[in-house]
Amino acid sequence: MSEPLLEVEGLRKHFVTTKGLLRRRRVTVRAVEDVSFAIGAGEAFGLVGESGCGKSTAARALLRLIEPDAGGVRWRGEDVLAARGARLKALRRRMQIIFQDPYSALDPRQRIGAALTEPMRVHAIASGAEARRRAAALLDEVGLPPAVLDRYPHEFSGGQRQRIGIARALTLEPELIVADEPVSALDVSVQAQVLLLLRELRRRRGLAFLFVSHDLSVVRWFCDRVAVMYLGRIVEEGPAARVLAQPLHPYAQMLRDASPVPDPARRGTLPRIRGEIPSAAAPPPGCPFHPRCPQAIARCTGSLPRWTALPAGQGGVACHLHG
Ligand SMILES: Nc1ncnc2c1ncn2[C@@H]1O[C@H](COP(=O)(O)OP(=O)(O)OP(=O)(O)O)[C@@H](O)[C@H]1O
Repeated sequence: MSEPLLEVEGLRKHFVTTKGLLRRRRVTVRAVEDVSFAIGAGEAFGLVGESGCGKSTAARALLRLIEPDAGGVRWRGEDVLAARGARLKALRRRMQIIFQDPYSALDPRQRIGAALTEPMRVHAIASGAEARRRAAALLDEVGLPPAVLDRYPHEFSGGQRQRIGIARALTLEPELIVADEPVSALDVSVQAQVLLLLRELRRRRGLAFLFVSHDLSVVRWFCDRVAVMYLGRIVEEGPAARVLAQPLHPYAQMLRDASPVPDPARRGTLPRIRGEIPSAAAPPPGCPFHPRCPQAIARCTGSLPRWTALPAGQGGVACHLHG
């Protein structure tokens, strides 16, 4: 990789919640424990794992939509977590997010035109007729007509709303898009269209992506590199082709085996995902995956596996079997 666009080092985010009848018992949810990765300019990097493993929290913390507890985030070498005021505003422009549910990201009382031109005005990129002209051009880029500008979010289908969400993310001409499960709320027939649009935008604009998904087959199709996350930690990382073809971590193997395959002969014979992800409020000791791991050995219960780099740009893995 050339100089990385985004570097994340040892990111951590815990939530303190209360439990019990009287809500007196304090519980710490270790949503993101220790996450590190880097994304190069124009690169698509996938973050995969089951629901609850901390993907969204990691994505939001690095964008500072929520403040991380520890770790470092650098944008072209600049410290994102230390940025304040105008610097933070400028950095935010470079990184934009697309949400799973675009409806929640759009104000129901605001016309699409206002939703698209407001960020341009706030960031002093364009206003008035020029901002509206740019908004119409963005809609065209995502396959929607200019008449959309005068309508409200509820008038659109899920797929159309996601296209509007994508247009909105592009208003500030970012270099990196954080796509948090961008198609999982959509009908299967619409998912492919939105994925194709994202891939086309990536090609045309040279965009980098952090693509967050529980679906390994989507990530394989979209991403150059992928990191597999389990209970707040990355357990394996590497080129998408390698991780998908030869996953080393037993959890990555399990996700791969459970992901849909185009080969009809293998359909229906897939082993189901074994067990459930434990609560992030009480992660198991040692390797957090050991209670579900079919290959666990004695060491796995006692100590957290160290990160082991693989040769020749093949990524790395945190597993006692490969230490
Ligand atoms: N605001 C919050 N307060 C308390 N706990 C939270 C909060 N946000 C997330 N969590 C918890 O943190 C853990 C990680 O959640 P997160 O949403 O990041 O996972 P995820 O892998 O993105 O899953 P999903 O795809 O279901 O969103 C979960 O146990 C979740 O319940």
